[in-house]
Amino acid sequence: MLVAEVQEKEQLITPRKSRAKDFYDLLKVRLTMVVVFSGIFGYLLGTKEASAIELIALTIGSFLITGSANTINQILEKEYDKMMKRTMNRPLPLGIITRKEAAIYAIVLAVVGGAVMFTFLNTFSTLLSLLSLVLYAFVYTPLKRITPLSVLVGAFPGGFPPMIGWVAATGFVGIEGLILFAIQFMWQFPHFWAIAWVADKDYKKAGFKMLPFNGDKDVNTAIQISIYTMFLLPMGFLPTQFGITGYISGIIAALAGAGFLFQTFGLIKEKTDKAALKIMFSSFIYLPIVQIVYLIDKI
Ligand code: HEM
Ligand SMILES: CC(C)=CCC/C(C)=C/CC/C(C)=C/COP(=O)(O)OP(=O)(O)O
Repeated sequence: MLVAEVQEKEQLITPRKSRAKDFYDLLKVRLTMVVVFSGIFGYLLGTKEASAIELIALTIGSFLITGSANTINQILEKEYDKMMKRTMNRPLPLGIITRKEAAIYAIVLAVVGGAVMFTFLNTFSTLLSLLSLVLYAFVYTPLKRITPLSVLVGAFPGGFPPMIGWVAATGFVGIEGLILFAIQFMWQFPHFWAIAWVADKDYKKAGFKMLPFNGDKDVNTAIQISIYTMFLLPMGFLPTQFGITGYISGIIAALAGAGFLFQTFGLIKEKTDKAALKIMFSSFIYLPIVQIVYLIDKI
């Protein structure tokens, strides 16, 4: 059962509180917190001496900008979210918040978030964050109903946060920033296609085309998930190869990638939702492990 369906059950049991909770829900806080953490990871890896002000600014700025992006995504998908079990209880499909209110909210979040980053960090990281918002909200989101390539497009803003953190710390992207982007970019394919596998019926009902190839829950899709996950093994060693971190983190990242990859073999063999859920949960474990060991083993 997807995370949102568990939340939905809880929501049905507990009566809705004030509308403030609904504005909070528009931010997709758990997803946003992991996005923000990946930005903080990039900053801490890039900085010679972390500044509390810059760390706070990056946390607040990227939280607000990502929250704005998620709010715009829900404004655009209000009618489609109504059709999916996983999303039908969101504030906009339920009519608790109007599109106009959500749009004002999203604009305020983006302006404040951008101002915080521009004031306390640098122009480049601010522009990259706003570019991520535009790509995610206005390119990826509309493409979801047109082509499975939308996932490739969404993986760019989804992969940017650690690179944005690196740019916030150094002012440059460099090969290091690209490596941090590439790992998170690649991670998203197994992460999401596992979710799309489990939620396939829901997605198809709402007209979304999210699974690769012919969009079926078949061995081709399972092999595709495995291939993309396989790339994480050599990519996990890149920070070591380029002198960003030591050997220990490279080995741990490769081992974590092997564990993640092993889960995908289960899906090739069984082709069940249960096997796909194991990949989804492995994705939630892989990213924080790898980003934390890189930080601990930073050169
Ligand atoms: C192409 C890019 C991505 C797509 C299409 C995608 C899609 C999704 C979807 C549909 C869910 C909801 C699962 C549910 O309702 O239970 C989800 C959950 C989640 N995603 Fe992703 N995601 C992407 C990238 C990312 C990135 C970049 C991060 C963080 C670095 C991330 C972190 C999470 C987390 C933490 C959850 C669980 C949220 C919760 O507990 O409510 N995802 N993802
Ligand atoms: C700094 C900044 C703005 C970065 C953007 C980072 C970001 C929002 C990444 C999320 C990536 C993504 C495609 C999530 C799923 O959205 P979805 O619409 O597929 O999820 P849903 O179906 O649950 O609505």
